[in-house]
Amino acid sequence: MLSEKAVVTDTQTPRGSRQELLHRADELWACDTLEKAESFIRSLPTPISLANYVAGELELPPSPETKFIDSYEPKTGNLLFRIPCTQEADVEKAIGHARTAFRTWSKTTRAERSRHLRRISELLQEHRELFAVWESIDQGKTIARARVEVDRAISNFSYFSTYILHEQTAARMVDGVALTYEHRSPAGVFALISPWNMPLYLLTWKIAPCIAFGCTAVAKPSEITSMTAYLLGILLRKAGLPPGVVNIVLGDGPTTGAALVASPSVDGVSFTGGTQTGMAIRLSTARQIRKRLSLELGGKNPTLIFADAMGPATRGRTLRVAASAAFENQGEICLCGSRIYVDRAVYEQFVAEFAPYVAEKYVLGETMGAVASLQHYQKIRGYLKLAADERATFVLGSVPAAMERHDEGGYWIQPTILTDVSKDSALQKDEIFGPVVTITPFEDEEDAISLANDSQYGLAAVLLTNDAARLRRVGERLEAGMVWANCWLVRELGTPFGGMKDSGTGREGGEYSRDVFTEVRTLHLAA
Ligand SMILES: NC(=O)C1=CN([C@@H]2O[C@H](COP(=O)(O)OP(=O)(O)OC[C@H]3O[C@@H](n4cnc5c(N)ncnc54)[C@H](O)[C@@H]3O)[C@@H](O)[C@H]2O)C=CC1
Ligand SMILES: O=C(O)/C=C/C=C(\O)C(=O)O
Repeated sequence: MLSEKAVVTDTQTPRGSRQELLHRADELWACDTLEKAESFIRSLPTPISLANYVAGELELPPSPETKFIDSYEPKTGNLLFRIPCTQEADVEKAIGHARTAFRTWSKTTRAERSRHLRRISELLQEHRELFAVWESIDQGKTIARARVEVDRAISNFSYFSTYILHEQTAARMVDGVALTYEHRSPAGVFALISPWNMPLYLLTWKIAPCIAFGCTAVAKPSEITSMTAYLLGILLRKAGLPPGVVNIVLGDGPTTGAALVASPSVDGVSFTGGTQTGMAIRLSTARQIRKRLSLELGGKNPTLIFADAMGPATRGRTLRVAASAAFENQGEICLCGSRIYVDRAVYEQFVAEFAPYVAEKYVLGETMGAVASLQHYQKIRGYLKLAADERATFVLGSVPAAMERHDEGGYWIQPTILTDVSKDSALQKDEIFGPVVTITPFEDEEDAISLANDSQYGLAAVLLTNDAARLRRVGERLEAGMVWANCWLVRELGTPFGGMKDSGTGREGGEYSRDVFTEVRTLHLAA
């Protein structure tokens, strides 16, 4: 959605020569500390435009009617740079390059693809700080958080570089008559669409398996956070990935994303983002039965705290896990636990200890960043105003100031803890996707499960208790694709990742990603 973004015309963003474009890319690439990046931004007379990466080259989309989108720095509200809003005709050209590359890439050996992925992960490792710096500037997250996410992007490539070397398919004899086995082949050209909350981390979570399994891609990052995708294009070129295997087009959802998803030349879509957008993608592809869809959508995840978890031995862990699940990355992770339910026996104790713990651990500008955009700030503020109107108790935080313009000092929202919120309030139902958590008491185990499952979403859940039998008993009844017990966001990249209910379709990770990116035929061979 573009409501807060000014779309400026081409005449206001001079395209410059190709040489200038490459020169700017080199300048950005050299900014590998926060100081260098900030002084580079300040030195620019007008914001530069980022470029697409198509067929192995950086380029602005050729269509003369291309418009440009302003991109702002969340921590200051300053205009950072512009991105082209790639039009359908140029999206189709990028898809054409991916199709051409597919003919050869799909036939490369696993060892060859593995070498390419390893090289990419090594280069990312070498330029870890460059990517972390720009991610933090562009998205609003802290540099510490950005480093964690670049490390995960590195792992995305290294994990799939080895996975494809070791994967095996089973063969079996059926009735002593036929030898039966699965044969897999790359499924084609994919649209890879990612959101603004963990830009590089989630884009590479799609690109790495896609190319590892022999497919090619046109990737589109969020228009709100395109910087590290642009840098990734430069890195892929340096890594020597054959042209066209990965193409990266910049632009908004309604223009660029919609054209990419709907193109009949695209064989599959892997998407992470909001549930409404997931529905739009389903609708626009409804007549293309053959198109594969892997949709990882929103969440409104419960954290269940049983009384024993607040005992002296595990109280510290309980506070730490519940707080990080609620406030990590400003609460802008689809897996965040934004509905906390606490056993009534320890409810008062938990609320009293949780608020000071969060206030000490999540400090704006130090351990917590700004939210990603003005539009998102306004959305979160809307919910906090609703909380005040509904007479919820603000145990921590308050309704942030109204903000109508970008130049008002950045999009900062305090960690906010609400109690006395009705279970039917939009605050308990909607994905706010910000640093806001509700705390509600439960009476017993049945009540806890029923409150946890009372949601259109089914992505993740956190359980806090020392009772091993309860962990299984409750964990297996929660309507959630991923349940973490006494921990949160512990990830092994082979485990199925994805959600139930309105949180998505399909799973990714290890063999589940293989299912997304390969076509399978079963052969029954009788001699
Ligand atoms: N991982 C998650 O669960 C995420 C959830 N959200 C939720 O969605 C809400 C809205 O955020 P948005 O940035 O608007 O998310 P979004 O779902 O619109 O954006 C995600 C990506 O989809 C693209 N996109 C948008 N419309 C499209 C279309 N019709 N066809 C193809 N691609 C399209 C966007 O350009 C972006 O790259 C957030 O406030 C949050 O609640 C947003 C981002 C991530
Ligand atoms: O893969 C992970 O570890 C985390 C993924 C997070 C999202 O998909 C999200 O926040 O959208």
